Amino acid sequence: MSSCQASYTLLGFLLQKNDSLCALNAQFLRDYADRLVNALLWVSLITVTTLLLRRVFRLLRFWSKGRRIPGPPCPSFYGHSRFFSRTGSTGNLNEFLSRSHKEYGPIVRLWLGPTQLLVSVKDPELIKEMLLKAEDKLPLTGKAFRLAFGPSNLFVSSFEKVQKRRESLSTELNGSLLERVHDVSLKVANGIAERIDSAKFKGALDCGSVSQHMAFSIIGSAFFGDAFLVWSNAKVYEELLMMVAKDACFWASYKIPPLWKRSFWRYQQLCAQLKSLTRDIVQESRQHHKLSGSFNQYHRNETTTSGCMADSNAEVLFAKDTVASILFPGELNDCIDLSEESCGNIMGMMFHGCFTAAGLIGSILTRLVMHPEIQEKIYSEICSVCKKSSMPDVIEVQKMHYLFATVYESARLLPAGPLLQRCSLKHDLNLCANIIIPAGAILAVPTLLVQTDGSSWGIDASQFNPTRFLSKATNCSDHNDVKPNFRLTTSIEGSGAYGSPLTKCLGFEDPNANAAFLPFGSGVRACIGQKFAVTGITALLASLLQLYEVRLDPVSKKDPNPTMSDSVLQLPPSPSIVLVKRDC
Ligand code: HEM
Repeated sequence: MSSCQASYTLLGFLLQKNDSLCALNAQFLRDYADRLVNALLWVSLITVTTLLLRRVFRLLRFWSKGRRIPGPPCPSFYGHSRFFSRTGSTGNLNEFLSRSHKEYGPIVRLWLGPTQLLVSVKDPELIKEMLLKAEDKLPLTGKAFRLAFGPSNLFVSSFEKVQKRRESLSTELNGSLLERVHDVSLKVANGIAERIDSAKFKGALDCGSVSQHMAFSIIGSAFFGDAFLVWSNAKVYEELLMMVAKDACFWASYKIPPLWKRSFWRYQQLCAQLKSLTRDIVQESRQHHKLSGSFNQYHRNETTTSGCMADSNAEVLFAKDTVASILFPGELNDCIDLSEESCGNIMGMMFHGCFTAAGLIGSILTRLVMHPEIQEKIYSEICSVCKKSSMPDVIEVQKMHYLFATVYESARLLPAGPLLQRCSLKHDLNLCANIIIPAGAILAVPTLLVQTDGSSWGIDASQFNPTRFLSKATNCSDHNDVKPNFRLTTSIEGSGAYGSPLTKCLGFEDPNANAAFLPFGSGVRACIGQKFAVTGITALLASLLQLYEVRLDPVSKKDPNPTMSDSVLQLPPSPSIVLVKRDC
């Protein structure tokens, strides 16, 4: 190709051999490179400036909107966050919020740093409105779940992403899983009774560990069937799940994953082990159901301390498929494995369900040992409702209003966490009090404060008094006069038999009717496992308390005030309890 021919393209022009043109070419190249670099620099500068300006503009808007919300003045550049990090006990946190609410009203803002705003809402009606409008969870919560359990479409912050899965899961939790949970709880109670009688559980037991074991067994066997009860790795799974969940928030707090830290890689290994165990139990459960003989064998061998066997209907109920197949139909068969997302959902639910249910069972047992007179009333109720020789069936448990009231009262006095947290990621939130909460602010409800507030609960707000949930018609203050004044509307087959006694029965006050009752949250992201958890826990307690009296180990301290450890409210120290067999 001649130089003339080549020169009409840039490449051709640059390839020309002519000496005089060489200098020209070099000059041209330099100019070209200069202009290109300049153009790129300008574009980057404009982009960065625009982004910065947008960020500054958003921050200014955020600050100006935040400043309009009443609250204590900012003590330093870091806001109140230093105060919170020093606040080791719930007492201080609650006291601080309580004082702030008294001084500034039902909505109080606190700066946790220059870009983090926490808005605490205390008035029940405003809380109700806020929990309906603020649809998202904190991004850190979603990140922690993702880090620990992998991708999920249940435990993520954006409501858009969870809405569909929430609906389908809610149908299952309040349908087929709810039908299972009563029988599952009786089996768990049987297992515990057997262990006590075989001296495996002799002497004092740590209330926290026993409660965790009970919660784990109920939820594990409701999800995975009998395979879970005979699974050799159940204990390892329980420990690993709690270990992985405990550190999730810490690792999630890093903006970028700390790949340079060995401990992070060790944590990742634990997460991988947990995932592999989850897949194992799903497959085992599948196999177990296929070999129904093994189920029947286990079921038949199962004798109880009271000499009774669980209802034979249980076999039919248990023969249903595993939670994986129920929740993710078509996804699980012999060759197809669970998707990452389904696996994440199962682990997330196992963690959340076990953790919260364990807290509630622990709280109930602690209250019962501290209030033996209440335990006696519950026992009288069980005896009056249930035949002595058999374990309580679904309908009998539904009649135990005083026991249900005890479960709800324990939940009221010990919510799962000190703050119920939400946020609105995209839009500002307009509360009816003409207060605008900027998008991205952390919205918090101080649950313990709201649930023990005298204006909502009366002068005995901080006292343990289950009768507050009973109307006069069924108030069991006199345990000899337990007359379950109630109307059974449905048969055991229908889900109505499992419906909340609160709505189905006369004389029972529905705790959820009180906007200040928030152990299960409220609004668009409220807990969808409430009925399932309460039904399971009540059935478990009914069958255990029928056989045993729970006593406080004499060396344990009586301290009814909750403290906070790892952002969790606890009754400290977890008391030692003794299960003493009742005379039949
Ligand atoms: C005593 C037991 C339980 C307690 C105290 C409890 C409490 C809560 C609370 C406070 C929330 C957050 C609500 C909010 O932000 O408004 C929640 C959410 C949730 N709960 Fe529970 N829960 C319990 C048991 C369960 C169980 C057994 C399951 C399922 C097996 C379950 C499934 C869920 C799910 C899926 C969410 C997330 C909803 C969402 O993010 O949209 N819960 N629970």
